[in-house]
Amino acid sequence: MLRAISRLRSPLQSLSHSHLPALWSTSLKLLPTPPPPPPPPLLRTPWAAPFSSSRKRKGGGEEREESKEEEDAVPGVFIFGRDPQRPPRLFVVQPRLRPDSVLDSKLSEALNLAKSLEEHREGFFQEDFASKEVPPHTVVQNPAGRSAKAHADTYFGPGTVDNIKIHLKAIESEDLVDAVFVNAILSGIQQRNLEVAWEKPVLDRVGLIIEIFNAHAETKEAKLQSELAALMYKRSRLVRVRGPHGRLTFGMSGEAEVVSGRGRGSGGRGFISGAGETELQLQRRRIQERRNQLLAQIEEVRRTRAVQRSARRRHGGSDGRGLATVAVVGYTNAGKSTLVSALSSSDLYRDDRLFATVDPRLRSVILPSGKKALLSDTVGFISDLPVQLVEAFHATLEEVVEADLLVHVLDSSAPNIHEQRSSVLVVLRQIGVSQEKIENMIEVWNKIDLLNKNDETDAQGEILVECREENADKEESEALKEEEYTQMQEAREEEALPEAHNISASNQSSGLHLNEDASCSESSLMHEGLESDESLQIKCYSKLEPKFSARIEYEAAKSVETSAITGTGLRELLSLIDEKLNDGKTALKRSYEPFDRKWRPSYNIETSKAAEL
Ligand SMILES: Nc1nc2c(ncn2[C@@H]2O[C@H](COP(=O)(O)OP(=O)(O)OP(=O)(O)O)[C@@H](O)[C@H]2O)c(=O)[nH]1
Ligand SMILES: [Mg+2]
Repeated sequence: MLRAISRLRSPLQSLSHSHLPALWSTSLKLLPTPPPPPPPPLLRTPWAAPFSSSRKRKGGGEEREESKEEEDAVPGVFIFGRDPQRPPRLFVVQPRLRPDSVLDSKLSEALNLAKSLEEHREGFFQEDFASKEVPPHTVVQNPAGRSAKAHADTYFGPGTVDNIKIHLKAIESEDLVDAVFVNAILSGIQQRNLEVAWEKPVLDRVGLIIEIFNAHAETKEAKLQSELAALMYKRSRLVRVRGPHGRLTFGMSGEAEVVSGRGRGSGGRGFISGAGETELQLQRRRIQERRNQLLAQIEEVRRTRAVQRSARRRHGGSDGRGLATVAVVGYTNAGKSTLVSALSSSDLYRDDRLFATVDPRLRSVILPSGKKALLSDTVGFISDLPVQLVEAFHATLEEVVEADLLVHVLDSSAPNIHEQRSSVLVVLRQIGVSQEKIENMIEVWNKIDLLNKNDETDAQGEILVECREENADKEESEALKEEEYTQMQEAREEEALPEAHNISASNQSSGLHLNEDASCSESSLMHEGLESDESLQIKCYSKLEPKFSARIEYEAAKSVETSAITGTGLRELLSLIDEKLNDGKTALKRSYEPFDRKWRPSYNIETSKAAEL
């Protein structure tokens, strides 16, 4: 065991152990000469020790004995230098989006992401999510909007950078901020320049999501995969930084170390200087070495999973015959774990934190026909899910690809339910789920109790404006929609956009009524990466009438409404699963050989756009 742990600590990581104290330093230091490997007091060991025995799970007190092997302290890599003993305090910067409803949902997601970054302590998070304070935040001009362009050097314009600096200075005295979270995807250079300007570590959306995965991973499998994702993220961000004495080096943004910018191999002068490996090459090589180690271990995990899957498919059932697996997928926080727990009378960890589940779990369930099936609870998805995570988590995501049936859980109370749905479809396609499986997927509209509650509250006149608008008078709303739709059609005809016309017509005939709001500016949609008029219409519709539109589409899809809390619709869902598993469409293709093809997600922009529709 000790040998296994020591094998995990590459020279690269040993370096990190001794260079973590300052906020600015990161755990993954990329120095030319490794210091002697010290005991790792600063990485995850402080909380790793209690993990080795048993842990209590929140929400029911199920004691779970984990094997020591599984809970091995895989050291992990921090994206930014932080104290693992306490959750970091992040200042959230949200670029403005239009319409306001989109901005609200994005900001709320950003704040939840910022609140979610916290390590477990003996199986628990220290603070209850609901009682956590809302992080300080600001909404700033969006450089990706129509009028302005993202600045190559600092992403935001100089005025915005200065404004944020003033905000930071204002709260500096209270020592409230450890790092700044920008809810956008930044390049390494932009991140580095913003750190210099704000004198704080900066995390972008990708970095924060990977860091949350790192913090929440418990099993060895999840830890290995999150470390790999973090490493890949760091590798893509090796930028030349200036050390404290003004010398240049390569490293993660925020690291300021003194190393030669020249080659280090020969150490000679004149024409032979610079021969050998440059600092950048050296650091890339170290990352590569660690990556290879991680990949080898993940490959082992993957093979074990494939063998187990194969065995389950062959004779996992109580009657000695195959056992079907149903993968429960969906946007993070949609209620997947709660639903799996409710269906299987088990007690999986559930929490309002985003990415509460990083370690996949299987639970068995008896279907109405008496047959047994396995429900697989897995990681949630999110819009702009980092590519590094998708790649690193392929051992886990293969469970989804290989499942016999997919159940897509949607949070019916989410204001941006349509966008969430699209994001999940994009990821499913990215990871290689077949079109056939996607078409056969069951869509579950979960948290229906919250919608019903909203309806009741509305009747009492105490509901939020958004909900009031949504539920006020459906007929009137329908009439308005028709009117707006006709106007839109006319406008489009005038603009001679035959494709859009056709699309609208086809959607209308299938029972979907499109709506376009004047406030749904093209610039905001362009920011979403949408170009066609078709996307524009559908996006506008989904964003401006989120719950209503989702309900229409939901009805069209003939899926099921549930509440994992009250138990509404669970029986119906089980019957639907039973039916799907028994019909001819659900191809229970029993490949008895362990899964062995080289897995690579396809990052096809066309596919992504298709999924958006
Ligand atoms: N009111 C209500 N709350 C629910 C329902 N289902 C889940 N929740 C709550 O929603 C929150 C998220 O639930 P989880 O089951 O952790 O969601 P998840 O999809 O597994 O989330 P991740 O693992 O983070 O991706 C928890 O606080 C649950 O109690 C429901 O049907 N109704
Ligand atoms: Mg979960």
